[in-house]
Amino acid sequence: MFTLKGVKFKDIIDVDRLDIAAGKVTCIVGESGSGKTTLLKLLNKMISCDVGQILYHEKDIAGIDPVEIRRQVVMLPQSPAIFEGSVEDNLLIGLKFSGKKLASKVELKQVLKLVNLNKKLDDEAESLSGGEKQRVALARVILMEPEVLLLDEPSSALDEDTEQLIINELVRYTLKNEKSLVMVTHSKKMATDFADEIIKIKDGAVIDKEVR
Ligand SMILES: Nc1ncnc2c1ncn2[C@@H]1O[C@H](COP(=O)(O)OP(=O)(O)OP(=O)(O)O)[C@@H](O)[C@H]1O
Repeated sequence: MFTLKGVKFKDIIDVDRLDIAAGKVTCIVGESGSGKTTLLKLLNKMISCDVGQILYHEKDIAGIDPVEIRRQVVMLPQSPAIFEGSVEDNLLIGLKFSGKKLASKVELKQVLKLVNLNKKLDDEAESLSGGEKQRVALARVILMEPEVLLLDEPSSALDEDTEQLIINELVRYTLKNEKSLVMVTHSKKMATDFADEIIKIKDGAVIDKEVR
């Protein structure tokens, strides 16, 4: 799905060659500051590499409209934005922005279940806890049904049990719907429990790729 060839970004990323397969769960691990978030941002063209090529389904993303690629490759940042308004408003905002068909209330309730969030659609989003807000943001990106979901530390605000539960659901959902999940994580347990492939980054370079 993604192939990186000789990709450099500032002095942060320097990747000779990297393949990220479709239909799989890929975990990116590495020390703080090693370039994991930067690598994710390169994949959906939030930033562009200075040198090299990033291919998405064999097409150089340099030639793909950023809006178009972000419809298919959606990133959930480490600290996602929550907007004033209800949980429902916050769930629908991604679909609205990308011009996609809005979800029904039944679908919205289903996705809240998927992320294990027991809140009402008309609850005020800003009064939720940090972990609850993170789950609303996760539900928001799931609703967009992207082909590739990029998650940056999805579980940083969650307790271990909730994390396990949600990622488990998410992995099941991803594989069932033939989507791909690329996830940055600090958690060795998450990577060993869920990843098909583990990419290890150090100083912006890929130092190991484990296919499991
Ligand atoms: N646009 C930018 N311009 C200059 N430096 C940047 C930019 N983005 C990130 N950096 C720097 O690049 C390095 C890698 O940052 P990045 O956020 O990719 O690391 P990370 O591996 O995701 O870290 P963490 O695990 O702490 O989130 C850091 O030193 C950061 O300060």
